[in-house]
Amino acid sequence: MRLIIEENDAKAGLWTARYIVARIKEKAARTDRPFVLGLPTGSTPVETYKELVRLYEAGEVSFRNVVTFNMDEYVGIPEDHPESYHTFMRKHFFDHVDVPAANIHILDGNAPDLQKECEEYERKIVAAGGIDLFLGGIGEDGHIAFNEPYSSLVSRTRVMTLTPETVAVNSRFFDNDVNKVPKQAMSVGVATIMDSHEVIIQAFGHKKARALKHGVEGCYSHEWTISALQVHPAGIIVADEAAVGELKVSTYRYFRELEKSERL
Ligand SMILES: N[C@@H]1[C@@H](O)[C@H](O)[C@@H](COP(=O)(O)O)O[C@@H]1O
Repeated sequence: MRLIIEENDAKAGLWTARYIVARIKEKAARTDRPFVLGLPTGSTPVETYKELVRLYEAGEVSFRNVVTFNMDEYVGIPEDHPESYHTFMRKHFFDHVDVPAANIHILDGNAPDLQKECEEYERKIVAAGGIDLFLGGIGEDGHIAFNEPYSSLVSRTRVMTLTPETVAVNSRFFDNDVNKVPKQAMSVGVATIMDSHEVIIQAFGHKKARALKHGVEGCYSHEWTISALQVHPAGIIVADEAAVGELKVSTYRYFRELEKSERL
């Protein structure tokens, strides 16, 4: 695992966007096959999307040959609801870049058969050749996508019941009213994310520090689903200084030194 520590979320967003662009270009240089990108929502990736849009507008990258799969979506709210993940993605990314509509995949939280929708999603990922790079964030309880604590670490795309903690945290997007927050979501599984060739998880702010500590220093455990990254061959955590605030000094120094030597 690599742990990239940047001064703040804006710099971490730049690092991540540039890494993604480099990967897209690298694949384009060796094959015509599309780059398959897994994408998150939330406040965490906003800076990364901003930089990806900026790099696109500057002519540094095209998303024409990029296929995307979003991690999750709420169940039962209209697709055009201001807080749906469909709306989020249009607003922050898809409306501003050249990714073809046919290449975009987001789970349908209103599908007549949710289970079938989940199974088809997994099939579509396989048909696309698997995910090259999955970008994600973490919840304060260490969840990745909507894989709440005690989710199976070999889980696949499915319907999840959100914990009261996640409902409370996400109520900030629903007029601070927990009753307005959907209680279920569809989410790629931990194994769906871990099957990707590369995984980048971003964590910003002190509210993520406990989750990050468990993810980096804790045991591989379904209690903190972020810990699954420990067994991924190419996992990267991109954090700001606040999010690494609970790590041991020795852990912090080790990862810092490691990055210095990687750059040599
Ligand atoms: N399902 C999403 C996660 O994918 C996201 O990582 C998390 C953190 O959100 P934020 O980035 O706003 O802190 O929120 C939700 O629960």
